[in-house]
Amino acid sequence: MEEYLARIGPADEAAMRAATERQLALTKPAGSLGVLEDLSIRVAGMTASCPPAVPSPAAVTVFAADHGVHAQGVSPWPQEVTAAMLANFAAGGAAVNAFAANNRVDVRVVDVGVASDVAELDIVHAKVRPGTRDLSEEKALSPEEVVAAVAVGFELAEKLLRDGYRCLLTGDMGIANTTASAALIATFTGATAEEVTGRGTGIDDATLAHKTEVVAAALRLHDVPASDPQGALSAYGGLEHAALAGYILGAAANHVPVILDGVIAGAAALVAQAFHPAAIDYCVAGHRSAEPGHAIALKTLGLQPLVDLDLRLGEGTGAVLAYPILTCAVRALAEMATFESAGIASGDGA
Ligand SMILES: O=C(O)c1ccc[n+]([C@@H]2O[C@H](COP(=O)([O-])O)[C@@H](O)[C@H]2O)c1
Ligand SMILES: Cc1cc2nc[nH]c2cc1C
Repeated sequence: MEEYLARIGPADEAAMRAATERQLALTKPAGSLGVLEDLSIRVAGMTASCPPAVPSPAAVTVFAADHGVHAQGVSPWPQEVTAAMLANFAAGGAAVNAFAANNRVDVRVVDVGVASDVAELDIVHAKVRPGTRDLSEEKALSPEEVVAAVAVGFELAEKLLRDGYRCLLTGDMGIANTTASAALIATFTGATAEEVTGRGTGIDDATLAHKTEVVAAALRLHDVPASDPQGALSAYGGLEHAALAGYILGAAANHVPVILDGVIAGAAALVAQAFHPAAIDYCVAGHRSAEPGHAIALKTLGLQPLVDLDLRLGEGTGAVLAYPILTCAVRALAEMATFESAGIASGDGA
């Protein structure tokens, strides 16, 4: 862990200053590209270059794992759906595959802890253990399992960057993982179980009340302080959250943007932030999920979501949807004419 964290530093101030100045020189009224201007300035800072190269090609990595807390009846779906969806991703039949094809994003699928045997699938096999232990009864993961799962994400980010990818997107698949996400978000934001627990894949009022009590009891049982990311991953899991935190740290260590998907990514980003606050300099919030804990997580992360369309699917769909917004923002900064180069009077509005 120390080795990973030592490689992370804040975004480059000089590149951000140069990008801020360049935005003012481009052929448009100052500020007229709104949030896209800030986004392009942030990418200049991440990549320490102005103008930055368009962050392409991009890969979305779907980290998949199962959760022992599923036994408490917190999700309407059987655990086997995690493995079944892995086969669907591998066959190209999931929503993330359709979005990724549309937006020219490559899909990678990683088994970091699926309960059943998926050895026959053409995916990345990095199973740390077959699902977590039940977080409502004991620690979900041992300290060694946490480090192993974080390493899966960090090493995979590095491999993708060696392969030439210049933008990483997060994805996840794991029945019951909104329960672990709620516990992590409560830990790092100080919000209550009631505030962060949601309907996940779609539970009724009675199940929501039960799920909220499971999260509240787990928070009382483990009582992890916000300063202890490793302890929080050990208490609550999941293996995909740990791998996603490592993936985010890997993007940050290599100065490339990472687009976050929904509530699971938000929880993992809070873990990454607790490991190293500067990791968030490299994060872009792709969208805001309908799951209530996500908005709370984004507030603590200080990130503004690019898209807000009531998505609550996961898989990386919200991140892939936001990817062209990021490339447009960078393309505008890099490719637009300046008032000077176009011979246009800049006027008082520039
Ligand atoms: O990305 C989100 O914000 C999101 C919100 C609700 C559900 N999900 C997905 O649904 C699964 C977890 O839901 P649940 O109800 O089983 O905890 C998991 O596979 C997630 O990818 C994802
Ligand atoms: C069908 C299905 C697809 C998913 N994709 C991400 N999480 C999911 C959960 C379910 C249940």
